[in-house]
Amino acid sequence: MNEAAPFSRPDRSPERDGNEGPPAAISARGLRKVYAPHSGRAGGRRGGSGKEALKGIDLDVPRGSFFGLLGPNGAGKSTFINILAGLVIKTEGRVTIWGHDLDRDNRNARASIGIVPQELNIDPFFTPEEVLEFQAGLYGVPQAERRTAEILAAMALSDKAQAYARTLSGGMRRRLLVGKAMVHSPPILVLDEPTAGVDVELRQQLWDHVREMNRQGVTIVLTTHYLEEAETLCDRIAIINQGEVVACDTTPALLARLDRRELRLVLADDLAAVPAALSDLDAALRSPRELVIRFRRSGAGVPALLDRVRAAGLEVLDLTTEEADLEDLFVELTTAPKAGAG
Ligand SMILES: Nc1ncnc2c1ncn2[C@@H]1O[C@H](COP(=O)(O)OP(=O)(O)OP(=O)(O)O)[C@@H](O)[C@H]1O
Repeated sequence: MNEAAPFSRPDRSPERDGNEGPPAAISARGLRKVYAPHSGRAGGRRGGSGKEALKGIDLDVPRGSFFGLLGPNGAGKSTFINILAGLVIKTEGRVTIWGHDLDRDNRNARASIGIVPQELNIDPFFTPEEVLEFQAGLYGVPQAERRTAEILAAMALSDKAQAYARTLSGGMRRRLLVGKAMVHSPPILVLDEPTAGVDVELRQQLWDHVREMNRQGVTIVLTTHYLEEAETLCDRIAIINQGEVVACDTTPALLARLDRRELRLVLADDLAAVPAALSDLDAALRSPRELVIRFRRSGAGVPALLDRVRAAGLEVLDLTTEEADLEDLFVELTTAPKAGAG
């Protein structure tokens, strides 16, 4: 059942280009989207100038990468994906998909990307086989080039080929949607929040499949709220907030920023302000007797900091330290001004 048969490499796959695709699988420059004031989303603002969901973002997804697009609710992730999918019309800016300009060469741009939507909407009376065949027809894939059985096997759905979609579990439907996005063998696969509502075991299976595709050269873009998911899967992560890219780096470089720790000191006496002698530190009073110092693990250690605190004339009654995690970085990047995020 879970034989993760890899996709074979048909003519229409990335290597069709002799591995010489563009350096950026997806490239956006100055991409802006303003939704009209009455464009329908619940809670959409009335009157005024509309909602600016993307504020002129620049983003490159390197060819062959496993790219994570992270952001809180309403950050603009779906808007970005929907522009790629042709479901939302951008207001301004330029997008290329596999080197094809979305405006000037829409057909090739669209043919270069497969998108797995957030919603599990599959016609309940279609079988997986029919779903894939229908999609292949939609993309004009000739009969001789269709890979329905192969895709079903790769998605561990061979034994469900003839079952009504309504009888499939959530995880199976999700895999069917991944298969559906791959019928035209696009070199880029985008997964929009693919693991929402998928249980842990099936999530793992899904990732095994997607990883295998990535190993074979398919560029993967994943949007998620789950930081750990992005951390384990993605080699590059962009963090988007309120329509802006607030960080974009390799996963190790982003993780290196987690070099932060926090030292919390309970003091014997009340303080009105952080002593001038400690003003070069990233220190703040959380209450008159609670001093918090943020520091880099790779820099001065706790003993050196304690020496500084004592030298400033403070008596310490108790102390605790806390490690930062990706969640902290995320909060920091999405609440602080962009500059100085390192
Ligand atoms: N059709 C629409 N009309 C008006 N505003 C919209 C529309 N679609 C999205 N928005 C607004 O644009 C902003 C970005 O929304 P978007 O769905 O792209 O965010 P997201 O990062 O995908 O969030 P989520 O993780 O919740 O899917 C939000 O403020 C949202 O309310």
